[in-house]
Amino acid sequence: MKVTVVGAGAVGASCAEYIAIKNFASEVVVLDIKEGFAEGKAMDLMQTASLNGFDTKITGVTNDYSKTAGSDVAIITSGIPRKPGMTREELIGINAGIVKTVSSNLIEHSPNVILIVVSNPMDTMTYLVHKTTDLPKNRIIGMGGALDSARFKYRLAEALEAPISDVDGMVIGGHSDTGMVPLTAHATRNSIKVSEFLSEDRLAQVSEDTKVGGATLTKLLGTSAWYAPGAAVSSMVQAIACDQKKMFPCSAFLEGEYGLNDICIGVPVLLGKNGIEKIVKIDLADAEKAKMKESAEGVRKTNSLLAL
Ligand SMILES: NC(=O)C1=CN([C@@H]2O[C@H](COP(=O)(O)OP(=O)(O)OC[C@H]3O[C@@H](n4cnc5c(N)ncnc54)[C@H](O)[C@@H]3O)[C@@H](O)[C@H]2O)C=CC1
Ligand SMILES: O=C([O-])CC(=O)C(=O)O
Repeated sequence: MKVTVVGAGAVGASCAEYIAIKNFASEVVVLDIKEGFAEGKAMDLMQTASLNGFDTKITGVTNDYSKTAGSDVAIITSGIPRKPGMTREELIGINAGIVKTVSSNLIEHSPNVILIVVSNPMDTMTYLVHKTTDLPKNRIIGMGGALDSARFKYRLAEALEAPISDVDGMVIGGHSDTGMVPLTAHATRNSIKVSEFLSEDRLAQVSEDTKVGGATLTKLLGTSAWYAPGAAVSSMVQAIACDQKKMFPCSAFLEGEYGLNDICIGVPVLLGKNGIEKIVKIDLADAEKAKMKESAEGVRKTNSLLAL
């Protein structure tokens, strides 16, 4: 399995590191536009190989897409991150142009590639790739829900005073401060609904903390997060590489599922060797359906800013 990571910044390097440490890919190519930057990150990461015990070969290149040829999976992390006080949607002006060029270059050299879009505003960037390339919909996947669900589980464990491994839960909807839909009614501790242990108010707080998870970290760090985003991407790539048919909420192109059409937004999917193998339909409560509808309206508003 050959994986390309475009963008050798904070998130791109974290993706490359976790993919290598998990040791399922033979090769990771990191590409950046900044002269020598990807080469430096790749060399630094390779010098952890004997310490961390992996055999994945990581190489870095400056904007040379011929080195990415034959990639099975490519991850797009190129673009600017937000600063404290900004929304993800404000990044569209610069990132749309970058994502459009990068996806077209990747596909030119790897026509069978599965693309994972990370750059923000992620649902809109995923939609942009759908609209501007010929890739089938199962091979264009937006990463947001896997990360948001990990943050949801972190906040649930905190509220429950439980180990995170006791907790399960999922976040669907748009990857934005207001658009995420944490499925609190479905979340469990050891198969028991968390509502048995937590008050409605505490659950509402968990939900709110989850939704502003990225903004909270951006305020603390001065730029957005990278460890959990890299870990989330690496788990998705592993599910594809090892044909796991594992369920993650991902931004997928919808044609009627969840009552939505012509939009990329977070829904549960099964990831395997073909990318999105299936969009999983679950019964939502009326309140969750209403939140999903509102979330879709927010994503559509951002999509309307694209010059398509
Ligand atoms: N979907 C998600 O859950 C998450 C999305 N993000 C997004 O990921 C993106 C990257 O974030 P960071 O890594 O923190 O930013 P960063 O600034 O550390 O890295 C971005 C890298 O992209 C490179 N780049 C810019 N234009 C390029 C081009 N045309 N070709 C190749 N490389 C190019 C830059 O040189 C830089 O090294 C941001 O848009 C951020 O908002 C970040 C975290 C989670
Ligand atoms: O918050 C941001 O801008 C980056 C991101 O998408 C996240 O960490 O969830």
